[in-house]
Amino acid sequence: MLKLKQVVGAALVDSLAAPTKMLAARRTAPEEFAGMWEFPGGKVEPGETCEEGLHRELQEELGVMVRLGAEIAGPGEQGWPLNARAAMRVWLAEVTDGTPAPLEDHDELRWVTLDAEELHALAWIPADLPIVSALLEAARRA
Ligand SMILES: Nc1nc2c([nH]c(=O)n2[C@H]2C[C@H](O)[C@@H](COP(=O)(O)OP(=O)(O)OP(=O)(O)O)O2)c(=O)[nH]1
Repeated sequence: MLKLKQVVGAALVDSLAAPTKMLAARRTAPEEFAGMWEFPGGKVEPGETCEEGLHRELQEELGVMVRLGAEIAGPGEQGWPLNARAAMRVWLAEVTDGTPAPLEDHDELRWVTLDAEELHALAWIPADLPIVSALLEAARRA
């Protein structure tokens, strides 16, 4: 079977030990996703592990260094299905250096309380909705 394009994303929380907020990012492109909220991240490049790709993307997009926590595991080996060609693995993460800024790909970043009502009030990329639900479940157990 052909492998799906591997995307990685971060559920960047205020604290891995006691998470109360998560950083949502609003995309600027492409047109079909512009204005929608997502997990910061991107495509893994050849020769990178998923974790390496995620650290790189967060440095490029937000200007931060992070510590990764647990993976929010999806239903497949490549994580959560995004579309017919791509799937995304998502990790909890916390900032270890820097302050997140919308340097690339986003026009707004927002710390949102880990609460179903607050998170679901944002217009997420539709494929992200099951991940948001799984994140809320993980936060409840943390
Ligand atoms: N980063 C991210 N991408 C998502 C999410 N949900 C979702 O469907 N996607 C899709 C949008 C894109 O088609 C793909 C990720 O591509 P990207 O444009 O973020 O990747 P990239 O930064 O490496 O950009 P590029 O090299 O293609 O310019 O996954 C999400 O929560 N975060």
